[in-house]
Amino acid sequence: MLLEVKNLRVDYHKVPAVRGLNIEIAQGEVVCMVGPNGAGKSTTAMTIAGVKRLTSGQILLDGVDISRTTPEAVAAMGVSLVPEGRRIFGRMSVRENLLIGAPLARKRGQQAQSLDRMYELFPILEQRRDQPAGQMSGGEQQQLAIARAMMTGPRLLIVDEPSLGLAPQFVDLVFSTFVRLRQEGVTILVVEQSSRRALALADRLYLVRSGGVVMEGPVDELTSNAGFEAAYFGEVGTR
Ligand SMILES: Nc1ncnc2c1ncn2[C@@H]1O[C@H](COP(=O)(O)OP(=O)(O)OP(=O)(O)O)[C@@H](O)[C@H]1O
Repeated sequence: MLLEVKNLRVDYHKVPAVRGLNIEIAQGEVVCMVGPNGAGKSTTAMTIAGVKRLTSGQILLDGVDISRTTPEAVAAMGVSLVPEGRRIFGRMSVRENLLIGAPLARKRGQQAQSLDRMYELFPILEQRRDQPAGQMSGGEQQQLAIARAMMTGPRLLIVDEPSLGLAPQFVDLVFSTFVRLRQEGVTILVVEQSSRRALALADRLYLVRSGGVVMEGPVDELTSNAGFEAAYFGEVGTR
């Protein structure tokens, strides 16, 4: 397994946000974690990336315990997080934003190679490379955030709520990006509240509620389960 999250518990000031959550992701898989507001999805994503500390449980990357590792070290081991809200630097150019994503690739040649690779994957970013990132549309900015996270050539890309606040055509654009990345063999964990697009994209799905997994499995198996649609779309609406 590339990633194993075992019996994860994460607290905010002693109040549990994640309680006994288990997920596994194999190399090359595209996995979606879905669930309503406050279910603990973002907390889980941040904890895997080392940004938030766990209270108990284990996070293994290729069998190596990374649960007490710094975010920088987790990134160096190949885990990249696109945080909720994108956090791009609006006044800096697209190119500068991308270069921030590759602090480890100190050698000029490596950075240039990663930049070229991202421009090939995201042609719009090459067209806009010298423009302030803040002048792009929300969908383009989300592509930039994903490309920035890809600059280090991660083994696992975690994307938190990529469609949040985007118009439908931009959501399509972002999800088509994931299809392209999956063709490149990138392992992806997508976090969404609820999304039919997530169902169309993912190999497997985890439905999270109140800090734990309540349903999981291959998407085609889940969607043929009578209780699934109600559990998935019932309370959280569709996007
Ligand atoms: N910084 C924080 N301080 C205190 N409690 C927090 C903090 N961040 C999240 N929580 C709480 O932790 C729980 C899980 O929140 P989390 O953001 O992980 O859920 P989520 O599934 O990602 O929801 P959303 O879809 O709204 O982002 C919630 O009860 C939330 O109120």
